[in-house]
Amino acid sequence: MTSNAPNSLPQEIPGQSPAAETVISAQNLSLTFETADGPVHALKDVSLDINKGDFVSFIGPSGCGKTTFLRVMADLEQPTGGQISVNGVSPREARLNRAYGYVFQAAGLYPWRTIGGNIRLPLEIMGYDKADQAERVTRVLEMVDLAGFEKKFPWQLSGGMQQRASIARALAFDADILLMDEPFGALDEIVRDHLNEQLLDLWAKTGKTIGFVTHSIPEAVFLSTKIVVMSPRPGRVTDVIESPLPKERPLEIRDTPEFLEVAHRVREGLRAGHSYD
Ligand SMILES: Nc1ncnc2c1ncn2[C@@H]1O[C@H](COP(=O)(O)OP(=O)(O)OP(=O)(O)O)[C@@H](O)[C@H]1O
Repeated sequence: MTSNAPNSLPQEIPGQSPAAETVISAQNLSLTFETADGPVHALKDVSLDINKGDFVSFIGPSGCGKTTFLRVMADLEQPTGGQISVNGVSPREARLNRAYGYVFQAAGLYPWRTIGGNIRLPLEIMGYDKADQAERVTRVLEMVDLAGFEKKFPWQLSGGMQQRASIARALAFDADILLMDEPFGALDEIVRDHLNEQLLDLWAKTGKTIGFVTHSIPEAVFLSTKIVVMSPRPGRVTDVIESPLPKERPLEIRDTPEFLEVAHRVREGLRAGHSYD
Protein backbone atom coordinates (compact mmCIF):
# COMPACT_ATOMS: atom_id res chain seq x y z
CA MET A 1 0.00 0.00 0.00
CA THR A 2 1.26 3.43 -0.82
CA SER A 3 0.00 6.34 1.22
CA ASN A 4 -0.56 9.90 0.12
CA ALA A 5 0.78 12.81 2.14
CA PRO A 6 -2.15 14.52 3.91
CA ASN A 7 -1.88 17.66 1.78
CA SER A 8 -2.14 15.60 -1.41
CA LEU A 9 -5.51 14.13 -0.48
CA PRO A 10 -8.48 15.27 -2.58
CA GLN A 11 -10.29 18.17 -0.97
CA GLU A 12 -13.75 17.23 0.26
CA ILE A 13 -16.56 19.68 -0.29
CA PRO A 14 -18.70 19.75 2.87
CA GLY A 15 -21.89 17.75 2.37
CA GLN A 16 -20.58 16.07 -0.76
CA SER A 17 -18.58 12.90 -1.08
CA PRO A 18 -15.41 13.14 -3.16
CA ALA A 19 -15.81 11.99 -6.76
CA ALA A 20 -15.55 8.21 -6.79
CA GLU A 21 -12.94 6.69 -9.05
CA THR A 22 -14.37 3.98 -11.32
CA VAL A 23 -12.21 0.88 -11.31
CA ILE A 24 -14.35 -1.55 -13.27
CA SER A 25 -16.87 -0.37 -15.83
CA ALA A 26 -19.08 -2.71 -17.85
CA GLN A 27 -21.47 -1.48 -20.52
CA ASN A 28 -24.00 -3.73 -22.18
CA LEU A 29 -21.69 -6.64 -21.59
CA SER A 30 -22.82 -9.93 -23.10
CA LEU A 31 -21.34 -13.39 -23.30
CA THR A 32 -23.01 -16.19 -25.19
CA PHE A 33 -21.49 -19.66 -25.05
CA GLU A 34 -22.11 -21.73 -28.19
CA THR A 35 -22.79 -25.26 -26.97
CA ALA A 36 -23.92 -28.50 -28.60
CA ASP A 37 -27.40 -27.78 -27.19
CA GLY A 38 -27.49 -24.30 -28.67
CA PRO A 39 -26.43 -20.87 -27.38
CA VAL A 40 -26.26 -20.19 -23.63
CA HIS A 41 -26.69 -16.53 -22.77
CA ALA A 42 -24.50 -16.43 -19.66
CA LEU A 43 -24.52 -12.60 -19.61
CA LYS A 44 -26.82 -10.25 -21.47
CA ASP A 45 -26.59 -6.45 -21.51
CA VAL A 46 -24.91 -6.16 -18.14
CA SER A 47 -23.95 -2.61 -17.19
CA LEU A 48 -22.24 -1.87 -13.89
CA ASP A 49 -19.68 0.51 -12.40
CA ILE A 50 -17.49 -0.53 -9.50
CA ASN A 51 -15.65 2.24 -7.69
CA LYS A 52 -12.30 2.19 -5.95
CA GLY A 53 -12.64 0.70 -2.49
CA ASP A 54 -16.10 -0.77 -3.13
CA PHE A 55 -16.96 -4.17 -1.74
CA VAL A 56 -19.35 -5.56 -4.35
CA SER A 57 -21.21 -8.83 -3.93
CA PHE A 58 -22.85 -10.71 -6.78
CA ILE A 59 -25.79 -12.80 -5.73
CA GLY A 60 -28.29 -14.84 -7.72
CA PRO A 61 -29.40 -18.40 -8.45
CA SER A 62 -27.14 -20.99 -10.01
CA GLY A 63 -26.42 -20.24 -13.66
CA CYS A 64 -27.16 -16.49 -13.59
CA GLY A 65 -23.63 -15.66 -14.72
CA LYS A 66 -21.91 -14.57 -11.48
CA THR A 67 -18.77 -16.59 -12.11
CA THR A 68 -18.79 -15.71 -15.79
CA PHE A 69 -18.91 -11.99 -14.96
CA LEU A 70 -15.99 -12.32 -12.53
CA ARG A 71 -14.04 -14.34 -15.09
CA VAL A 72 -14.62 -11.69 -17.76
CA MET A 73 -13.25 -9.02 -15.37
CA ALA A 74 -10.18 -11.20 -14.81
CA ASP A 75 -9.62 -11.90 -18.54
CA LEU A 76 -10.38 -15.58 -18.05
CA GLU A 77 -13.35 -15.36 -20.47
CA GLN A 78 -13.90 -13.11 -23.49
CA PRO A 79 -17.21 -11.22 -23.86
CA THR A 80 -19.14 -11.58 -27.11
CA GLY A 81 -20.68 -8.11 -26.88
CA GLY A 82 -20.44 -4.77 -25.08
CA GLN A 83 -17.46 -3.20 -23.32
CA ILE A 84 -15.57 -3.67 -20.11
CA SER A 85 -12.61 -1.76 -18.70
CA VAL A 86 -10.53 -2.39 -15.60
CA ASN A 87 -8.49 0.56 -14.33
CA GLY A 88 -9.31 2.27 -17.63
CA VAL A 89 -7.76 -0.47 -19.79
CA SER A 90 -8.88 -3.84 -21.12
CA PRO A 91 -9.06 -6.81 -18.71
CA ARG A 92 -6.08 -8.29 -20.55
CA GLU A 93 -3.91 -5.21 -20.02
CA ALA A 94 -5.09 -5.01 -16.42
CA ARG A 95 -4.08 -8.65 -15.91
CA LEU A 96 -0.66 -7.95 -17.40
CA ASN A 97 -0.40 -4.98 -15.01
CA ARG A 98 -1.18 -7.42 -12.17
CA ALA A 99 -4.27 -5.43 -11.26
CA TYR A 100 -6.11 -8.30 -9.60
CA GLY A 101 -5.80 -11.32 -7.41
CA TYR A 102 -8.34 -14.12 -7.89
CA VAL A 103 -9.64 -16.45 -5.19
CA PHE A 104 -11.43 -19.55 -6.48
CA GLN A 105 -14.35 -21.51 -4.99
CA ALA A 106 -12.07 -24.27 -3.76
CA ALA A 107 -8.84 -23.15 -2.13
CA GLY A 108 -6.90 -24.82 -4.98
CA LEU A 109 -3.65 -25.20 -3.08
CA TYR A 110 -1.09 -27.66 -4.46
CA PRO A 111 -0.88 -30.50 -1.92
CA TRP A 112 2.82 -31.17 -2.61
CA ARG A 113 3.78 -27.59 -1.81
CA THR A 114 3.86 -26.04 1.64
CA ILE A 115 1.59 -23.07 2.39
CA GLY A 116 4.59 -20.79 1.87
CA GLY A 117 5.41 -22.65 -1.36
CA ASN A 118 1.86 -22.18 -2.63
CA ILE A 119 1.91 -18.45 -1.93
CA ARG A 120 5.36 -18.14 -3.51
CA LEU A 121 4.36 -19.90 -6.73
CA PRO A 122 2.83 -16.90 -8.58
CA LEU A 123 5.67 -14.73 -7.29
CA GLU A 124 8.21 -17.18 -8.72
CA ILE A 125 6.38 -17.15 -12.05
CA MET A 126 6.32 -13.35 -12.05
CA GLY A 127 10.05 -13.24 -11.36
CA TYR A 128 10.17 -11.65 -7.91
CA ASP A 129 13.59 -12.16 -6.30
CA LYS A 130 13.96 -14.63 -3.44
CA ALA A 131 14.25 -12.04 -0.63
CA ASP A 132 11.17 -10.19 -1.89
CA GLN A 133 9.24 -13.48 -2.11
CA ALA A 134 10.12 -14.36 1.49
CA GLU A 135 9.14 -10.89 2.77
CA ARG A 136 5.81 -11.05 0.93
CA VAL A 137 4.97 -14.54 2.14
CA THR A 138 5.56 -13.50 5.76
CA ARG A 139 3.53 -10.31 5.33
CA VAL A 140 0.46 -11.86 3.69
CA LEU A 141 0.39 -14.80 6.11
CA GLU A 142 0.23 -12.25 8.93
CA MET A 143 -2.57 -10.42 7.13
CA VAL A 144 -4.75 -13.54 7.09
CA ASP A 145 -3.78 -14.60 10.60
CA LEU A 146 -1.67 -17.58 9.52
CA ALA A 147 1.75 -16.44 10.77
CA GLY A 148 3.80 -19.54 11.59
CA PHE A 149 2.01 -21.83 9.12
CA GLU A 150 4.41 -21.27 6.24
CA LYS A 151 6.01 -24.71 6.44
CA LYS A 152 2.78 -26.68 6.88
CA PHE A 153 1.18 -28.55 4.00
CA PRO A 154 -2.41 -27.74 2.93
CA TRP A 155 -3.75 -31.03 4.30
CA GLN A 156 -2.48 -30.06 7.76
CA LEU A 157 -4.83 -27.04 7.79
CA SER A 158 -8.60 -26.82 8.29
CA GLY A 159 -10.83 -25.81 5.37
CA GLY A 160 -11.12 -22.25 6.68
CA MET A 161 -7.35 -21.95 7.08
CA GLN A 162 -6.81 -23.29 3.55
CA GLN A 163 -9.21 -20.68 2.20
CA ARG A 164 -7.31 -17.97 4.12
CA ALA A 165 -4.06 -19.27 2.61
CA SER A 166 -5.59 -18.97 -0.83
CA ILE A 167 -6.58 -15.37 -0.04
CA ALA A 168 -2.99 -14.75 1.09
CA ARG A 169 -1.77 -16.09 -2.25
CA ALA A 170 -4.06 -13.63 -4.08
CA LEU A 171 -2.77 -10.77 -1.90
CA ALA A 172 0.92 -11.54 -2.35
CA PHE A 173 1.57 -9.31 -5.36
CA ASP A 174 -0.30 -6.28 -3.99
CA ALA A 175 -3.10 -6.23 -6.54
CA ASP A 176 -5.57 -3.43 -5.86
CA ILE A 177 -8.54 -5.57 -6.92
CA LEU A 178 -9.48 -8.83 -5.28
CA LEU A 179 -11.94 -11.06 -7.16
CA MET A 180 -13.39 -13.81 -4.99
CA ASP A 181 -15.65 -16.55 -6.39
CA GLU A 182 -17.70 -17.92 -3.51
CA PRO A 183 -14.62 -18.44 -1.37
CA PHE A 184 -16.46 -19.50 1.79
CA GLY A 185 -19.32 -21.51 0.26
CA ALA A 186 -18.07 -24.88 1.49
CA LEU A 187 -17.44 -23.82 5.10
CA ASP A 188 -19.70 -24.16 8.12
CA GLU A 189 -21.52 -21.09 9.35
CA ILE A 190 -19.38 -20.28 12.39
CA VAL A 191 -16.14 -20.48 10.42
CA ARG A 192 -17.76 -18.44 7.69
CA ASP A 193 -18.81 -15.72 10.18
CA HIS A 194 -15.25 -15.54 11.44
CA LEU A 195 -13.80 -15.31 7.93
CA ASN A 196 -16.35 -12.66 6.99
CA GLU A 197 -15.20 -10.54 9.93
CA GLN A 198 -11.56 -11.06 9.01
CA LEU A 199 -12.23 -10.19 5.38
CA LEU A 200 -13.96 -6.93 6.38
CA ASP A 201 -10.99 -6.13 8.58
CA LEU A 202 -8.57 -6.81 5.74
CA TRP A 203 -10.65 -4.71 3.35
CA ALA A 204 -10.72 -1.79 5.84
CA LYS A 205 -6.95 -2.01 6.36
CA THR A 206 -5.97 -2.31 2.69
CA GLY A 207 -8.65 -0.24 0.91
CA LYS A 208 -8.82 -2.86 -1.85
CA THR A 209 -11.69 -3.08 -4.31
CA ILE A 210 -13.40 -6.43 -3.87
CA GLY A 211 -15.74 -8.38 -6.17
CA PHE A 212 -17.31 -11.27 -4.26
CA VAL A 213 -19.65 -14.02 -5.47
CA THR A 214 -22.00 -15.58 -2.94
CA HIS A 215 -25.29 -17.47 -2.62
CA SER A 216 -25.87 -16.19 0.89
CA ILE A 217 -28.06 -13.14 1.50
CA PRO A 218 -26.68 -12.46 5.04
CA GLU A 219 -23.11 -12.76 3.76
CA ALA A 220 -23.77 -10.36 0.87
CA VAL A 221 -25.46 -7.80 3.13
CA PHE A 222 -22.88 -8.09 5.90
CA LEU A 223 -19.88 -7.59 3.61
CA SER A 224 -20.93 -5.26 0.84
CA THR A 225 -21.11 -1.60 0.02
CA LYS A 226 -22.96 -2.61 -3.16
CA ILE A 227 -25.04 -5.72 -3.81
CA VAL A 228 -25.65 -6.80 -7.39
CA VAL A 229 -28.67 -9.08 -7.74
CA MET A 230 -28.61 -11.26 -10.85
CA SER A 231 -31.07 -13.50 -12.60
CA PRO A 232 -30.62 -16.35 -15.12
CA ARG A 233 -31.66 -17.18 -18.71
CA PRO A 234 -30.32 -14.83 -19.84
CA GLY A 235 -27.87 -13.86 -17.09
CA ARG A 236 -28.56 -10.23 -16.22
CA VAL A 237 -28.46 -7.68 -13.43
CA THR A 238 -31.91 -7.10 -11.92
CA ASP A 239 -31.04 -4.82 -8.99
CA VAL A 240 -28.05 -2.89 -7.64
CA ILE A 241 -28.37 -2.00 -3.98
CA GLU A 242 -26.11 0.63 -2.40
CA SER A 243 -25.82 -0.42 1.22
CA PRO A 244 -26.76 2.18 3.83
CA LEU A 245 -24.84 0.26 6.53
CA PRO A 246 -21.77 1.86 8.13
CA LYS A 247 -18.30 0.59 7.21
CA GLU A 248 -17.70 -0.62 10.75
CA ARG A 249 -19.78 -3.78 11.07
CA PRO A 250 -19.81 -6.04 14.10
CA LEU A 251 -21.62 -9.37 13.53
CA GLU A 252 -24.50 -8.08 15.68
CA ILE A 253 -25.38 -5.59 12.95
CA ARG A 254 -27.23 -8.50 11.35
CA ASP A 255 -30.02 -8.08 13.92
CA THR A 256 -30.63 -4.40 13.19
CA PRO A 257 -33.66 -3.13 11.23
CA GLU A 258 -31.35 -1.49 8.63
CA PHE A 259 -29.66 -4.82 7.92
CA LEU A 260 -32.93 -6.71 7.72
CA GLU A 261 -34.34 -4.12 5.36
CA VAL A 262 -31.46 -4.53 2.91
CA ALA A 263 -31.72 -8.33 3.22
CA HIS A 264 -35.42 -8.05 2.45
CA ARG A 265 -34.76 -6.07 -0.71
CA VAL A 266 -32.17 -8.61 -1.88
CA ARG A 267 -34.64 -11.44 -1.21
CA GLU A 268 -37.37 -9.65 -3.16
CA GLY A 269 -34.96 -9.13 -6.07
CA LEU A 270 -34.03 -12.80 -6.06
CA ARG A 271 -37.68 -13.84 -5.94
CA ALA A 272 -38.61 -11.59 -8.85
CA GLY A 273 -35.90 -13.13 -11.04
CA HIS A 274 -36.51 -16.73 -10.05
CA SER A 275 -38.26 -19.15 -12.37
CA TYR A 276 -38.49 -22.25 -10.07
CA ASP A 277 -37.94 -24.70 -12.96
N1 LIG B 1 -17.39 -22.68 -20.61
C1 LIG B 1 -18.73 -22.76 -20.69
N2 LIG B 1 -19.33 -23.33 -21.76
C2 LIG B 1 -20.66 -23.39 -21.89
N3 LIG B 1 -21.52 -22.89 -20.99
C3 LIG B 1 -20.99 -22.31 -19.90
C4 LIG B 1 -19.58 -22.21 -19.69
N4 LIG B 1 -19.35 -21.58 -18.51
C5 LIG B 1 -20.56 -21.29 -18.00
N5 LIG B 1 -21.55 -21.74 -18.82
C6 LIG B 1 -23.00 -21.56 -18.63
O1 LIG B 1 -23.24 -20.18 -18.44
C7 LIG B 1 -24.25 -19.97 -17.47
C8 LIG B 1 -23.70 -19.10 -16.35
O2 LIG B 1 -22.75 -19.86 -15.62
P1 LIG B 1 -21.99 -19.28 -14.35
O3 LIG B 1 -21.05 -20.34 -13.87
O4 LIG B 1 -21.42 -17.96 -14.65
O5 LIG B 1 -23.18 -19.11 -13.32
P2 LIG B 1 -23.14 -18.84 -11.75
O6 LIG B 1 -24.19 -17.82 -11.49
O7 LIG B 1 -21.78 -18.54 -11.32
O8 LIG B 1 -23.60 -20.26 -11.18
P3 LIG B 1 -23.24 -20.99 -9.78
O9 LIG B 1 -23.90 -20.19 -8.72
O10 LIG B 1 -23.84 -22.34 -9.94
O11 LIG B 1 -21.74 -21.01 -9.66
C9 LIG B 1 -24.70 -21.36 -17.03
O12 LIG B 1 -25.85 -21.72 -17.76
C10 LIG B 1 -23.52 -22.23 -17.37
O13 LIG B 1 -23.93 -23.56 -17.63
